[in-house]
Amino acid sequence: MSEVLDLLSDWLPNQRWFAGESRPGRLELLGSYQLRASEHDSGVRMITVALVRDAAAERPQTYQVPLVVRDIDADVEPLGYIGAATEHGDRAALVDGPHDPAFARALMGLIADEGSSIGAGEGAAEAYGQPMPGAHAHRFASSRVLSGEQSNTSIICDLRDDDGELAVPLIIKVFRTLHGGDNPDVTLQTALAAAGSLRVPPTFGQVSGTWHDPDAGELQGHFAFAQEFFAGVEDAWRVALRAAEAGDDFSQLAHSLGEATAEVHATLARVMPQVAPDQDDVDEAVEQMRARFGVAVRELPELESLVDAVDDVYERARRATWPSLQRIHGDYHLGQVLAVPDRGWVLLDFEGEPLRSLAERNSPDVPQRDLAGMLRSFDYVSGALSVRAGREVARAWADSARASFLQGYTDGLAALGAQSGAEIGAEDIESVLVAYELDKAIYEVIYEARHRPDWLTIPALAVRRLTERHARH
Ligand SMILES: Nc1ncnc2c1ncn2[C@@H]1O[C@H](COP(=O)(O)OP(=O)(O)O)[C@@H](O)[C@H]1O
Ligand SMILES: O=P(O)(O)O[C@H]1O[C@H](CO)[C@@H](O[C@H]2O[C@H](CO)[C@@H](O)[C@H](O)[C@H]2O)[C@H](O)[C@H]1O
Repeated sequence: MSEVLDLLSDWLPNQRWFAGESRPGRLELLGSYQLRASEHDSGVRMITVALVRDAAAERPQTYQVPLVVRDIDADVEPLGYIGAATEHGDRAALVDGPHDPAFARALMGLIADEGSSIGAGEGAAEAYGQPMPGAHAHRFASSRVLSGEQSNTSIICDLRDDDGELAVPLIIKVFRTLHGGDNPDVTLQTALAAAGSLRVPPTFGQVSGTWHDPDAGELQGHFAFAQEFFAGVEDAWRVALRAAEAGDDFSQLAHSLGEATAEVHATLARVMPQVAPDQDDVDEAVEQMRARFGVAVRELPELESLVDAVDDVYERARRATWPSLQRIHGDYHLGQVLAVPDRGWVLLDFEGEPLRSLAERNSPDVPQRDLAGMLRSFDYVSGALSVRAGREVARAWADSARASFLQGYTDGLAALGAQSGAEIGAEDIESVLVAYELDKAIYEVIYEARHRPDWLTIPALAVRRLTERHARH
C-alpha cells in the first residue's frame, strides 16, 4: 500500500475537492472497504475504497478515494488514471473509482441490495448500503462523472428497464471529505423526499459506514448518496445569467423561487426540530460572524478599514428579536437550484457551507441565512457580468430579482399558513437578514480568495456596499 499512498500524495492536490493548501506529506491510510466487481466488468482485479488522512495539514482531513485496480493494459478513462503500482508482484493500473464503471456498478449494487462491506485486517472500515423504501433499481448500463467544478464527485449512471429501454438515470454523489456524523445533504433531502416534497430529486438510497480515526476514535458517517438525475436540466445560475445578459425580466422566476424556498423551509420546520433562540444562541451566531470577518481580513487586509461598520451591522442584529431556528439549506445559491420542466424549482446540495464545521451545519439555523445566500447570488449574476464587461452592469436586474424573490418567499409562507417570523417586527427581520447577507459576502471573500481570485472583487464590493447602505446615520 505504501506505493499507492505515494501515488495518491502526488495525485490528491490536483483534485478540485482537495481541501489542503499544498502537497500533502505522507498520507496515512485510516481504513478501507472492498466492493465486489460484477462478472460484466472484465480486467478488474480489485475494487477498494481507501480512507486516507492528510495528517500533516494544518486542518487534517480524511478523504474517500475509491480505487479500481485493473490489468496494466486495460483501456482506462484518462481523467481517472492515477498511475501504475505493483500488485501481487505484477504491475497494475490504478483508476479513480468514480471514473470507472466497475466501481459505479458495484456502488449502485451495494445500495440497491442493501449490501454491506467489512474491510479486512487492521484499520478496516465498514460500509452499508441502504435503499430508500420503495426505490426501484433498474439495470446498470453505463456511467460517467459529472463534469464541472465540484466539492465532491458525482457519477451519473444510465440505466435500462426490463424491456431494455433507457430508464431515469441516477446520480450518485461520492463524498470526498469525510466527517464523523450525519451529512445534512443525505439527512435533509431524505427527510424532504420522505415527506413527499417535490422540491428535491427523488432519493434512491445512501451508503454510510464506520472507520477509525486516530484522534477521534471510531467514527460513523455518510459515504455516498444516490438520487434520480434530471438529465439535460439547467441550474438557475445559468438561467439567471442568460436572462441578465439579455436584459430579460426575471421577476416571475425569482418570485416562484421564493415560493419554492418557503415551501422547503415550511416542510423542514414540520419534519425536523425547531428551536426558539435565546440570547446565548444569538450572541453565539453573531460571534461566529465576527470571527469569520477576522478570517476574511487575513485574506483581504483592505477590509480592516470596515471593521466598525461591519460591527454596527452585527450589533444591530444582536439586539433584534430572531425568528425560530430550524433546519435550512445552508449554502443556498442559484447553482443549487434546477429549473425542472413539469416540476418547477428543485433544490440540491444541502451539505451546507464547506467552510463550516459539521456540528454547525447539523444544527437548527436561521432561515434568513438561506434568503441571504440567494440574494448574494443575484448580486453575483450582476458581478460576474460586470467582471466580464469591465464596468458595472445588470444592477437593476439584480435589484428587481431580489425584491421579487423576497416577495415570493413571504407569499409562499402565507399561502402555506406557515408562521415563521410572522410574530417578529419587519425591522428586526431586516436587521437579521442584512447581517446574514454581509456574513455571506464575507464568507465569499474567503472562498474566492482561496479558489477563484479573479472573482474576489464581487464579494469585496458587496461588503463595502452593504456596510455603506446600512451604516448608522
Ligand atoms: N439530481 C440531479 N439532477 C440533475 N443535475 C444534478 C442533480 N444533482 C446534481 N446535479 C448537478 O450537479 C451539480 C453539482 O451537484 P452538487 O450536489 O451541488 O455537488 P457538490 O456538493 O459537489 O457541489 C449541480 O449544480 C447540478 O448542476
Ligand atoms: O456549490 P458549493 O457547495 O461548492 O458552494 C461553493 O462554491 C460556490 C461557487 O461554485 C460558491 O458560490 C458563490 O459563487 C456562485 C457563482 O458561481 C454564486 O451564485 C454564489 O452566490 C456565491 O456564493 C459558494 O459560496 C461556495 O460555498
